[in-house]
Amino acid sequence: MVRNALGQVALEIRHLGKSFGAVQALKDVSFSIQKGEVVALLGDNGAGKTTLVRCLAGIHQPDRGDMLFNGQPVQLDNPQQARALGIETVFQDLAMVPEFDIAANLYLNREILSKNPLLRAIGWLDKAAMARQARKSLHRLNSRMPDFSARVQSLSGGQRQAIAIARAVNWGADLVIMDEPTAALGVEQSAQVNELIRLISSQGVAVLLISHNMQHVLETCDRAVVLYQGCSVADVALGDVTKEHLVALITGAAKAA
Ligand SMILES: Nc1ncnc2c1ncn2[C@@H]1O[C@H](COP(=O)(O)OP(=O)(O)OP(=O)(O)O)[C@@H](O)[C@H]1O
Repeated sequence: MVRNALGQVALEIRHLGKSFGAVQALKDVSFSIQKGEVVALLGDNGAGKTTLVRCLAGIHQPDRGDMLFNGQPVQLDNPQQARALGIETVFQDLAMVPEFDIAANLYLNREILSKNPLLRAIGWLDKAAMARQARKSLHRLNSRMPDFSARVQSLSGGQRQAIAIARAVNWGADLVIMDEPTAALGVEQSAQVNELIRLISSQGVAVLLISHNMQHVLETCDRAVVLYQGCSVADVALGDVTKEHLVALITGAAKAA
């Protein structure tokens, strides 16, 4: 069910490794994601998922292996570099300021400054422009917000997740990484987030999704990469596997064919 099989690889990882002292969090991880593909990153506790995501987000630097993004070898020394390349990560805490409104959160750390040079010089924000753009971004993702001036703390978990996803794609991300995007959500809100994931993938964005929820993975993803003790041990099309087989791959009870 690849929705936008452009056949272009967005991300390729070859034999990635990362150690923390004597702990080899990642030993040998290789896989790739095409544009418009939704790939699940699965693994038991301690398998290395967070470490891998942090390497892709520019927070950790791998000690071994290669990362290619849009065909080019990349070295991500910090999160700003990852974002500048088009890799956005939506972490579980969503990195929002609850007291700020929707637009302020969408433009967090990327605020639009006033066009007036004097006001610009003192860091004056163009709040009207941010509000306008925020409406457009959320509209593009078919997300309805009850009140755009509402503080984020008054929104539902699903609405906050939608803002975090809109923020990620707003900056022209080619790859969006999501850490358990529906873990804290109810059934209806999870369905809305799944819709959003489908929508951005249909627009050519590659999505890497970390989830412990097999049902969610089977419903949302095209493929799954399984990490086991720091190694990528399986890369399976989800049309070809059962939930039980996935669980067996995660726990090491089954080996990939
Ligand atoms: N900063 C660190 N210092 C030392 N060891 C670490 C560090 N970060 C991760 N590890 C170790 O690396 C291994 C992989 O951890 P990681 O958090 O990447 O796994 P995970 O798959 O995300 O697990 P979980 O699902 O429990 O979050 C674990 O053994 C962990 O203890």
